[in-house]
Amino acid sequence: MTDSFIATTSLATADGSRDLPLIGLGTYPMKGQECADAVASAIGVGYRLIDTAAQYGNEDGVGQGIRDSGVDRETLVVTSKLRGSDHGADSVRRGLERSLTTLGLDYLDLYLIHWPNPSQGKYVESFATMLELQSEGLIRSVGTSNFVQEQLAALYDATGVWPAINQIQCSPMLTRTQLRGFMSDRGILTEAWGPLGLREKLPDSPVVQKVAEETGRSVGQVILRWHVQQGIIAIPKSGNPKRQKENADVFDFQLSDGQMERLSGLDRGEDAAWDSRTHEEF
Ligand SMILES: NC(=O)C1=CN([C@@H]2O[C@H](COP(=O)(O)OP(=O)(O)OC[C@H]3O[C@@H](n4cnc5c(N)ncnc54)[C@H](OP(=O)(O)O)[C@@H]3O)[C@@H](O)[C@H]2O)C=CC1
Ligand SMILES: O=C1CO[C@H](CO)[C@@H](O)[C@@H]1O
Repeated sequence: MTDSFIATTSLATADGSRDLPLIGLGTYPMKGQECADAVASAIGVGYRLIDTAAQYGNEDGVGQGIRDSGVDRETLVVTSKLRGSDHGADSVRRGLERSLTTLGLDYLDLYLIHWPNPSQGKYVESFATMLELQSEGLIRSVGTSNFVQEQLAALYDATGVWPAINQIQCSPMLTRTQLRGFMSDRGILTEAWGPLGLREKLPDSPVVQKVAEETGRSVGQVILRWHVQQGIIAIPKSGNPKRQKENADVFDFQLSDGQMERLSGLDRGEDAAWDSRTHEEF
């Protein structure tokens, strides 16, 4: 991944580690040609990390965009996610094979359990099966999404393995400080969904707007810089090539400690985030 200007961190794989870009492309809710065009354009700008999910119904568009981009597939980190309806030892393999076929790929770089769905009681066996699929070479790194402390610990207790990464709702208004601390102590990377905080109207915050004015950068760039400066991987979605470029262009400036603190001071607390002990998706 030397042909992109996007800085990287280190992601655990079955046989060691590899570079993982700190900015990737989110693809929900784009579909079909719109999604293919967005993926091809993002790769053209320099993105090498692409986030999709079986649940999004856009893995065909993502695969098309990858082929249209003309880059070597080996240089990409393609992420997909196991949907709730595919939890369970028998279903995980089928779910992965369906995703690979739809994407037109023969392996996934990163496969996440999309939501733990505790009422199904199958996320531990799903994780164990994903580790088997990793040893077969069908997945390079295994991770989770929306898991909280006790759910992560249940995976480790059963398998002796922590997920390489946990994709969670995170932004200056949802800092997830305790969960991130737990993860970082165990070598689990944080990846942020909803990184721009639009649901929380973060871009309207006077604090964010003031920091944008102070740095001469856009509100989006300030928010994304808050993520990457702490080693959080962010996957902003944009179908617009200009905003895709803007969102990736956050590696040539720094926020001061004071600016970082003012942004983190916007946190609304853990209760404001979607709670995977009660929220389930299929
Ligand atoms: N694991 C999970 O449970 C979840 C995962 N995700 C993943 O995370 C990705 C990102 O999360 P998402 O919820 O989409 O939130 P984002 O924070 O990425 O916000 C996306 C929205 O912001 C707009 N936007 C993008 N860049 C800018 C900019 N620079 N300035 C102003 N507006 C901008 C986009 O519009 P436009 O396209 O017009 O630029 C779009 O409407 C998803 O696409 C998906 O891949 C999301 C939710 C849950
Ligand atoms: O991954 C996802 C994309 O965003 C949706 C909400 O907007 C989520 O429900 C879903 O889990």
